[in-house]
Amino acid sequence: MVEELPSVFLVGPMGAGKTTIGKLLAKQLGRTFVDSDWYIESQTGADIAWIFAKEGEAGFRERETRAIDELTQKDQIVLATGGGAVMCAENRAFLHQRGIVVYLNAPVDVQMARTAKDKSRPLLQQPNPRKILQDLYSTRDPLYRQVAHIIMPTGHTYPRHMVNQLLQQLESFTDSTAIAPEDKEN
Ligand SMILES: Nc1ncnc2c1ncn2[C@@H]1O[C@H](COP(=O)(O)OP(=O)(O)OP(=O)(O)O)[C@@H](O)[C@H]1O
Ligand SMILES: O=C(O)C1=C[C@@H](O)[C@@H](O)[C@H](O)C1
Ligand SMILES: [Mg+2]
Repeated sequence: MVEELPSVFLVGPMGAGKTTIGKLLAKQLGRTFVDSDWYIESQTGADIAWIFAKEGEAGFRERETRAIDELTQKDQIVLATGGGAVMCAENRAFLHQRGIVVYLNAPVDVQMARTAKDKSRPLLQQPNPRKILQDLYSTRDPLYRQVAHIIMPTGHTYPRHMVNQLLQQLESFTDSTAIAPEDKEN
């Protein structure tokens, strides 16, 4: 029963589609959508590129941990997290313990194609963004897997189709973790 579904937290690399899928999923579920990157920007009054330039990545990560702690305590939201949120063990614990974590897994080629034109991601403003994406994927893929309850490949599937697949998975996930009828009576 999706009405009983706890908050859903989307994790995965840049360009996996967390913001795109998260918005559509929230609409389907009639829930509030929050994007941790946008939330950090609104709390700071500056965009991510500015935060990285003025405070370095470390400053951004501190803001991110505060945001993830706050947002994972909200009931029944859909949260798209920043691609690097899983690097911090505290964030991983907040995510895994407070909701259903979905890893949107896209291959590096797809990440590359989807992020190429957008200059808003400071980590990719380098001469060789493919190498950066590859290195980040090697480090982070095990962490996304560690924190996830559900893993979904996103490479070549339309966003609407992905959301339908995800809704089915979420439904069977809640059914399988629901309390068995005999336990309910005791
Ligand atoms: N399933 C999909 N099929 C085709 N294009 C997609 C799909 N999902 C996302 N996109 C496109 O890829 C781009 C990046 O998607 P999006 O911003 O949702 O990624 P993200 O995971 O939120 O990245 P970031 O971690 O940098 O915030 C967007 O232009 C979006 O329209
Ligand atoms: O992968 C990352 O480390 C990042 C991803 C984006 O969502 C932003 O959180 C920021 O650009 C850093
Ligand atoms: Mg995003």
